[in-house]
Amino acid sequence: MSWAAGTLRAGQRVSVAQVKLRSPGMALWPLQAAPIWTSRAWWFSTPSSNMATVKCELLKKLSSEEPVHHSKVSVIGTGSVGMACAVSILLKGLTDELAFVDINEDLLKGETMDLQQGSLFAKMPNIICSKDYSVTENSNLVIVTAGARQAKGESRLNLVQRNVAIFKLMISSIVKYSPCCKVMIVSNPVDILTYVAWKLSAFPKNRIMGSGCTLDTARFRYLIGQKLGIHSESCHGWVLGEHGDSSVPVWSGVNIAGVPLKDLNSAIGSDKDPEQWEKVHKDVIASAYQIIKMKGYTNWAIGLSVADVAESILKNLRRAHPVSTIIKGLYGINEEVFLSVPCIIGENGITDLIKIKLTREEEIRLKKSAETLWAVQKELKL
Ligand SMILES: NC(=O)C1=CN([C@@H]2O[C@H](COP(=O)(O)OP(=O)(O)OC[C@H]3O[C@@H](n4cnc5c(N)ncnc54)[C@H](O)[C@@H]3O)[C@@H](O)[C@H]2O)C=CC1
Ligand SMILES: CC(=O)C(=O)O
Repeated sequence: MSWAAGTLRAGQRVSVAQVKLRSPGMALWPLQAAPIWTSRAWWFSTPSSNMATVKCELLKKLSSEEPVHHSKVSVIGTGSVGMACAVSILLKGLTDELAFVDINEDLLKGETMDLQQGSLFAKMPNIICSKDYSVTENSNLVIVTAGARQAKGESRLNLVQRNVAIFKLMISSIVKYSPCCKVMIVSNPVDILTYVAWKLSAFPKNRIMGSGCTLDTARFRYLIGQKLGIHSESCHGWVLGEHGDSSVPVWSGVNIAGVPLKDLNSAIGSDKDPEQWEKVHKDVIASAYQIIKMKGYTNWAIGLSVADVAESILKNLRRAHPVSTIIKGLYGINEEVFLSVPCIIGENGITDLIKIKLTREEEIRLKKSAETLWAVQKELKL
């Protein structure tokens, strides 16, 4: 079919190569698959030179357009978490091209079309999708949310075997098409899968991170805020270590407007605390289990947390985030485990770790998390 000769029917499939060849002056239609699938025939319909159309009558071509992408983001996995990440990123206006990959083709196309049709309200860039990873080519940031999720009452660590198998195929494809990208792992168990992705990708450690305790920290700050009647943005504090069950709340650093809560209650966070602030952290840990019991999954708070880190990368903000990174050499940990510590994040990914001062008890808890993760990791066959 010649580019000038006619129109694609809705639902017709063409290859990426065909479209690139046939439409030299046009950006690729956002809903592509390999082969490309389109629901909108008009986008492709370009008239032959002697055929008058509204488009020809309306527009005079001044220059040919090749797509230029500065901040392409790809999301692998269009389930509840992937779509929450995507919407949060779109509403912040962080990207000029968003690509989706999923093995469930109906879900992939359905979510893509649905989001595309909201373009009017989100000043949306190109949104494209395919089962084939070529759609992710030249991403600046790839967010991985694909894989199994916890059933009611199931632990995150229980997912490891199923998700490692998925990662073996997925990571090589991401690297093939975006060898210079930053990768953020969200799939669980996130700390172990970030290690797996680091090993499989052979990426430098600055370009691979796990969403880690960004969610736990957001929950912690929200719940402190609820207790004090102050917005979480003004409640400063960090949850570090493993995302989830063995996470470590750093009570020594919790402050409001620079006032450490420990100065007001020296037992804060301990079992001797008459106010029982430790319950805030217990509730952080219980949150995922509670929400999964009620709605089957968690997605909104993680989507917003991921978008916050993505903003630091895509705008080179150099803000501190509690993401999962290789922690070997810190706090007496000698194994290649990934745990969350405050990291400075910008366009090169993680550039620095903050050497946060932990109490003896906090350090012991962090080491225990590292031992738990290493016990699982050392059995993995990658
Ligand atoms: N790190 C964190 O703080 C959080 C992590 N999660 C984790 O995120 C992951 C995703 O959760 P949901 O979106 O709720 O699950 P979901 O089941 O809704 O979505 C997962 C998607 O991955 C796709 N998928 C499976 N294998 C694939 C493959 N080989 N290639 C491409 N796509 C594939 C599935 O088709 C599905 O659409 C889970 O592992 C979950 O535990 C969830 C919430 C918070
Ligand atoms: C599912 C999960 O990891 C969370 O909501 O914390």
